[in-house]
Amino acid sequence: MSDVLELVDVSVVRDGRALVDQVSWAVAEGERWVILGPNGAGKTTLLQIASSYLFPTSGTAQILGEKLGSVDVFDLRPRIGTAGAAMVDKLPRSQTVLDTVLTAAYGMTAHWHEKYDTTDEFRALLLLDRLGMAEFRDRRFGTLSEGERKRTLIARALMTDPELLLLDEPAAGLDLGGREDLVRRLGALAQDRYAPSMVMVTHHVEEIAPGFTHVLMIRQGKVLAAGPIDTELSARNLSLCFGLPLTLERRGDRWTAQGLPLT
Ligand SMILES: Nc1ncnc2c1ncn2[C@@H]1O[C@H](COP(=O)(O)OP(=O)(O)OP(=O)(O)O)[C@@H](O)[C@H]1O
Repeated sequence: MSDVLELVDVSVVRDGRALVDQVSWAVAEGERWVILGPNGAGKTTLLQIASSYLFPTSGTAQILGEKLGSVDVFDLRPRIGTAGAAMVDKLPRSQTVLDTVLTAAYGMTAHWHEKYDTTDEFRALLLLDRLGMAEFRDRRFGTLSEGERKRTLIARALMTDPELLLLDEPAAGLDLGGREDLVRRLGALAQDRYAPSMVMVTHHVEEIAPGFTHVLMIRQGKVLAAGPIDTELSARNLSLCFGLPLTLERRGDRWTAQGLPLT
């Protein structure tokens, strides 16, 4: 299996502080990774590198076999699907849901004068259907609820048939039903062998969908644990990561964590 992502000794330094501190991490084709870590740990900064929007201050980053700094990122970016809160501000609120997904085919955020063929439209509708959004195709993006918006963004991220899918807190802000619906859909995607390699940032083990295979835990920019979920996602590692004693329970293929009561 070849690596879709390979970071070697990567640091990102701002104002003399390492936001990401000598991180070495590799994602092989077909793997589904969860990045866990407390607020400010550097999770989004890592995803920005993985999406080629941020270059490391030191170290090397290879994405889909191409070294950052020696590749034209405009060739690389269509091969990477990204869905996160940062994208929401870039998308016109008055655009329909269908166009919001369709415009991704050309690396755009809004309709200009480009022509889409029926194959593009068919694919956009198929993806909306997969995310449970087909009936919203003609709704204005700006009128969607948080959960509907999140599902539209994932459909959009899949539009270019990317080799790597990056999800930044896809379940943040969703109610219990919305979270469970999304986890089910992400689970179906994670267990689809034709789906791209995936990296999902989250704060909560409850949001880890069945089918995710690996976990990267970071704290203060440093890697605390990295490897298969079955061995690395433990109460000990989670407690070290979030800085307080936690219990961790696995029921089937879902996880829950709790803080220990104060004594
Ligand atoms: N351009 C910047 N200049 C200085 N500090 C920055 C810059 N961008 C991010 N930071 C800081 O880097 C740290 C890591 O930020 P990052 O957004 O990667 O964390 P995160 O793990 O995604 O956090 P959260 O869970 O809160 O979203 C934070 O302390 C943040 O304030």
